Amino acid sequence: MTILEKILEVKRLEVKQLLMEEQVVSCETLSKRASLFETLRKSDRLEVISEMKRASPSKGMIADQADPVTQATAYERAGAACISVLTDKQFFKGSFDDLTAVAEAVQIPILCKDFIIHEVQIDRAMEAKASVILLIVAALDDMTLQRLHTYATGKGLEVLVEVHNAKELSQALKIDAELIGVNNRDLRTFEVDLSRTEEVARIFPFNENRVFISESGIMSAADAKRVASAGASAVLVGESLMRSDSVEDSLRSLQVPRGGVLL
Ligand SMILES: O=P(O)(O)OC[C@@H](O)[C@@H](O)c1c[nH]c2ccccc12
Repeated sequence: MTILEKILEVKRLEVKQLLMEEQVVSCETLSKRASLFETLRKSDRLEVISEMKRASPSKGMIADQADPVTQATAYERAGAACISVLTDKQFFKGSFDDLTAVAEAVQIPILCKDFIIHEVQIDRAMEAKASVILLIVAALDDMTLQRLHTYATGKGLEVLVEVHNAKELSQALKIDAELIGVNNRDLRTFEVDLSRTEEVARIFPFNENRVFISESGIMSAADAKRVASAGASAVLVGESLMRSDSVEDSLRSLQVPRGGVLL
């Protein structure tokens, strides 16, 4: 069984529980935040979506003492475009309390980083004050992807659609995703390879209706330059910022000029 399959098994149980509790109210009001899509579209530098990540299945413990609010306010001061907060408990040691604490401490867009397979999780993310959710193409069949995307955008949330290859890119394009991220980490083998970004960029139909984001394994300004010149508008960075002794300097060093397609 792959790690993704294991995670999805846990998520199916979580969904069952959420549905039984009926505690999650589908809230209709969204906290006022800038649009991540507009921020990325207008920027002429590589923007940073910085992540609050205590641990991961591939790296084990990364920063168990990290305080989400301290981390998030440093990210915001350094000019992050968005803060991603892992909310999965079992595999990433995150929580919805982390997400809410971060959302209340900063003004920039907040991404709920979880494995979403059902509407009730979207309600929960919104209730916890997220403004962006993640949908992972590899975790969803076409119909569910479409349904969850429509549900989330209908509520005013933005959706980052994560792909790994050409086939998954075409699925993301079919649902008119505006924010498309290529995960450089293979969720099955944990192998990280920035050439995934370059491969998908080569066939990415760049236009003003969508932006291209490179996710995972960005460790240095050199990595940032590499994906920027492939056409990325933003990078999603967790581990290297969580481990940094000077978070703000590290984040700023990734905000390199956009090298790729400027529209
Ligand atoms: O810590 P890294 O290598 O900088 O990666 C961050 C982010 O891309 C990664 O956490 C991630 C990307 N897609 C995901 C899906 C689920 C959980 C985690 C992720």
